Amino acid sequence: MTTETFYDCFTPKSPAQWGLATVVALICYYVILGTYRITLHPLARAGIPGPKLAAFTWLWEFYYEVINRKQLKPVILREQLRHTYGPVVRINPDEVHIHDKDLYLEVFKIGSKFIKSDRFYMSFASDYSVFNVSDPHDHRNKRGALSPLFSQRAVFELEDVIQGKVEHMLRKIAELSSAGKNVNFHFIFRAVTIDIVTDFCYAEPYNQLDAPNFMGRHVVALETNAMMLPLFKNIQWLGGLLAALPLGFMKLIEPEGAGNAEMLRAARAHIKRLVDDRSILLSAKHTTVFEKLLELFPRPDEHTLTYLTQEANTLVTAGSETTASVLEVGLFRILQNKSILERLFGELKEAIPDISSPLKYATLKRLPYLTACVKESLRHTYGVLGALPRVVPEGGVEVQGYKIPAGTVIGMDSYSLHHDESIYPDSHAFKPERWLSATPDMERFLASFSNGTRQCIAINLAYAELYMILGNVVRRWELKPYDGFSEADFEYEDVWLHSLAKQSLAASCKPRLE
Ligand code: HEM
Repeated sequence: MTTETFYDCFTPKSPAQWGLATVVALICYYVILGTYRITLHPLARAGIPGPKLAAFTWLWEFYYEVINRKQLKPVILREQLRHTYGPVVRINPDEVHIHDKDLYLEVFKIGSKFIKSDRFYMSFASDYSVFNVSDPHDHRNKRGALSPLFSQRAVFELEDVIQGKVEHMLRKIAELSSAGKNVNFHFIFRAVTIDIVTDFCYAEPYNQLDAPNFMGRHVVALETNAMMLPLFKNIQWLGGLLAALPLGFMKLIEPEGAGNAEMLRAARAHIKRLVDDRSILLSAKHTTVFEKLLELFPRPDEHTLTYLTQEANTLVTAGSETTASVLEVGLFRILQNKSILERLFGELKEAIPDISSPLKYATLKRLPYLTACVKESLRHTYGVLGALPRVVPEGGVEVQGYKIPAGTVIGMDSYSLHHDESIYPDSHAFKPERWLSATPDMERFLASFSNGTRQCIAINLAYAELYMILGNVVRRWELKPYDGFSEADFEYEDVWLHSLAKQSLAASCKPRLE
């Protein structure tokens, strides 16, 4: 056989043969790549244990996080892997999941060198926002500009805004109560938290409390977006692509609402209007985020407008679903246990004997049992369920006898800390009492807001909302969960965020007379 005829045999001659050749070449490529990952990859050489298939291909994680997550929650899967392989587990070709309290304190400290992983954070399609940027210098500048707005003092000055929205919510509850209808707390808590944060951002709330059944388009978009997070996390460019597509097309794919794309569009339109007409911001009785940001960027160019849009969207999404989840889970855990409810109501009544007087944040903040209920609710909702991925800095890190090389992504989650029985005994039980004699470790490892340089910027605002909303609802209303309320109502979905599966937590509300 001549050389020419030899090559001839291997040259595809028709489109079908070209197709087959491409498939074979791709399979060979992935087999070679996978073999490298489980043999010569730095994590293989470091001897990090874990399922071989997880190290071989990203599809393993995709399967568990996107396809199978309802059957086995990713957070529970990680617990199972920990029991099988130990506290350091390779969960995909490039990432190691770790449960180690000392390392947690190192990674999530002020000035930590472990920066956010771009690969993961780009999935939110808001690369420039303070939440998503990884570069420490960029982050410092952006956070520095926003931080004064979220200080303890600033939040006290914002109390009237929160109080106004809480009263709006109470009026809505009263309307439903006098019509003999139950109140769906899943949606009303989302509506009130969105209204607070949008009033704070733009001086113009989205008024989701006035929407039918509290399911305005922003509430729905927020929920849709939450459900899409596992897909976006695994196909990181998808969120950005969908956000760029025409909204009408998006709605064909997702009729309920276009999630993040819709929220980004709304934020952009809002900011453009504020750029053209500052009078709304200037006439507000309270400080707003955009009054400050537009002082820094009075005539934003296209790029700055994109940054501002992403910042607004991040504040609205990060600031509503999280707070609402804590309130929802907390309130119904309290209602589930009569003695907790009576003790909390008793404390509130003693502190605010006149039911018609407003519940001041400064008063509520000092109440030990309400504080205990808020902290236990935070512990039970975890902040976010998913791991917070960080990149190992130069020099690598040693943990539990393994040397993890620089550049590796490591993830740690609050779930494993919040259910560490040596810190929180009987950890699955809702026991506010445990916080009345809290140990230093209980405070240190309550990780719902994360810790260190990338801790939640709005921790003061979030606490104010939690105290004021929970305090007002329990002080003013006698609540009875809907018929059929059971433990099954607390079944949640792990979509990186903690999201209750049923969205049906409703209660009848009777006004308290004293
Ligand atoms: C109970 C309510 C809240 C919880 C549990 C919570 C939880 C968290 C967590 C765990 C992080 C770190 C995320 C990560 O590292 O990837 C975070 C960051 C952040 N949160 Fe919150 N959050 C809450 C309320 C809010 C509110 C009300 C806002 C805004 C109005 C907000 C805005 C942000 C921002 C901007 C960041 C990024 C901070 C940075 O990287 O410097 N959060 N939050």
